[in-house]
Amino acid sequence: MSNDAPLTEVPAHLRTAVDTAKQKVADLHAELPRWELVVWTAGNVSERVRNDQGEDLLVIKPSGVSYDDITAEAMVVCDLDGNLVEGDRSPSSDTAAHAYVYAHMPEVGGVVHTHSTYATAWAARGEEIPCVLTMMADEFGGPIPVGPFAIIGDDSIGRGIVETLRGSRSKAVLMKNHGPFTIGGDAKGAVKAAVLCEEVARAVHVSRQLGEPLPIEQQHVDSLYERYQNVYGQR
Ligand SMILES: O=C(CO)[C@@H](O)[C@H](O)COP(=O)(O)O
Repeated sequence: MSNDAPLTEVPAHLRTAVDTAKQKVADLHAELPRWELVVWTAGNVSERVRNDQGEDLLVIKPSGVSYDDITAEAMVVCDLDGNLVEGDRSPSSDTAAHAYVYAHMPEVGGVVHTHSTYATAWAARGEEIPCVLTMMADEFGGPIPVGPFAIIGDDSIGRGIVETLRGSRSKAVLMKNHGPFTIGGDAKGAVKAAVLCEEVARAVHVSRQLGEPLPIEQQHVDSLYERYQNVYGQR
């Protein structure tokens, strides 16, 4: 956390990067209803803007704004203490959580929070999603863990996300009685993790209606994860 006075405007050398992030994060919010991860306004996406001349910033949606009305111009910019730096609307009510993750996990470039149905159902039970699908090994490198119950309004949710994911390969955490938070190298990676988190939550739930899903041996989880993270797709 910075000891300097909070920024009151975006530094000139970050203007282009912030504007690019605003457009990207605005566009990515359309993915939340597209993949049926949200109802109403119950989800948010942010991206870190790295600053080699001081504290990083984050770009996030304004609180309670319909996804139909989310534009690059509507996005707000905050510092990693959650203070508003630019924007004429209140930032997401989860800004403190996003900011805490960025402040304590420097490798994270994007954060997403949703209340997607199946992942949230697992969160309501406080049970981790076991690694019984190759897609889980690919994207999460193991089970999707559960984070502690935490009330919105301070950094307790962010603290719970960090204490759960730090040292884990998982890009998703099911905050108990609340819902999933996901991380990524950028906002698109965090959105992808949110989409796949909901997919495996649903598939494993359906599997359990048929019987007990079969675990994957750790050696196979490790090899699947390494392949997917380092070989899969276009390089
Ligand atoms: O879980 C909550 C509220 O309890 C939030 O995640 C909202 O569902 C989304 O809030 P905004 O981003 O619109 O402020």
